[in-house]
Amino acid sequence: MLALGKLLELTLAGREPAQKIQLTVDGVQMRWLSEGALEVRPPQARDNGSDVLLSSGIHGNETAPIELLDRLLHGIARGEIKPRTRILFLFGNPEAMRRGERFLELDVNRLFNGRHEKNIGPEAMRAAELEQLARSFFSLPGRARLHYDLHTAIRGSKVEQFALYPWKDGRQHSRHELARLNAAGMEAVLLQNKSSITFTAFTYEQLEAEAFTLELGKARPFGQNQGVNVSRLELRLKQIIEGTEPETDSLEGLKLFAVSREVIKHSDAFLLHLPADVENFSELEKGYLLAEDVAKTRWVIEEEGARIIFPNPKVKNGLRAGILIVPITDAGLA
Ligand SMILES: O=C(O)CCC(=O)N[C@@H](CCC(=O)O)C(=O)O
Ligand SMILES: [Zn+2]
Repeated sequence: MLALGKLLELTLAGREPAQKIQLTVDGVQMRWLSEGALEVRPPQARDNGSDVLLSSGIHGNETAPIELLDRLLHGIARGEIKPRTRILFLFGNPEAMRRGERFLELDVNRLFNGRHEKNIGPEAMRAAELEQLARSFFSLPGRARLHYDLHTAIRGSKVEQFALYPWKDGRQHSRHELARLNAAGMEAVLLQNKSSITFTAFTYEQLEAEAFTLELGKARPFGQNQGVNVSRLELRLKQIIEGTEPETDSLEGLKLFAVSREVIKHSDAFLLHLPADVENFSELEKGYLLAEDVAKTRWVIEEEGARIIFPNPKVKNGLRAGILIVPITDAGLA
């Protein structure tokens, strides 16, 4: 296999390849751009006009998505997968991947849309670099732009695989993209309703990409992801890359949710009244006291059908310690 097909090995070893550009047997160009960053270009005659950004390892301990991108890249490098799209592969936080940790000092996925400028250190610099790599990749006019940022979650979930769809004022969520996610095995999509500081919020809000954070199961170390079934997503990604994706507009079975409230931790006095092993999408009854914080702040459930995702009282002050979501219908989609 071509050396650049081993982007994951290079990244984990902290090595720069001697040869930065290589061609596969069927004329696909692979170009190493920076640590954990590789661009794939199909031969011009085969290019279908789509640009696809696939990222993982934004959180270094979320290894199933890293292994999935590694398999796709191997397939391309061996000439088994024949791309018709341009692709940018990104491993988000290489040092955290090497250490098997979510992050070192700062969560990279809270440093986009201007936040890296207000912080210092390697993770702020990496977020700035990721923004630059994405901006440059999505700079060609007239092409379709898609970004999937792949994650696994800290805890188990009543809904195993789901997507988060960012928000931008004046832009409607796309029914077609939701159908695509449904076909890729996502069981639910959470529609955001305000601007955010995640990687997909940046590519959606600033680079006009269709962009999604995909949650694929529970985070485990490398080689221990047998319980995370990514086969439907993997198939769909191959089809997107090869331009052979079957048309679909079915939302059958796909559950839709809207964000009702983000629970923000304001101080060290923050208390979250949930068991440590609570699963994502657990339902919370009206009247339930979810959290308390400084100055008698209380988070009481007022919503019908409320569920909690990503509860985490250990986040830094000022960051989200959970999201309260409510079920919605597909009315209002573009
Ligand atoms: O399990 C958790 O608490 C977090 C899992 C995770 O990393 N999720 C992403 C979601 C990003 C988004 O809101 O689009 C994150 O928290 O960064
Ligand atoms: Zn993550």
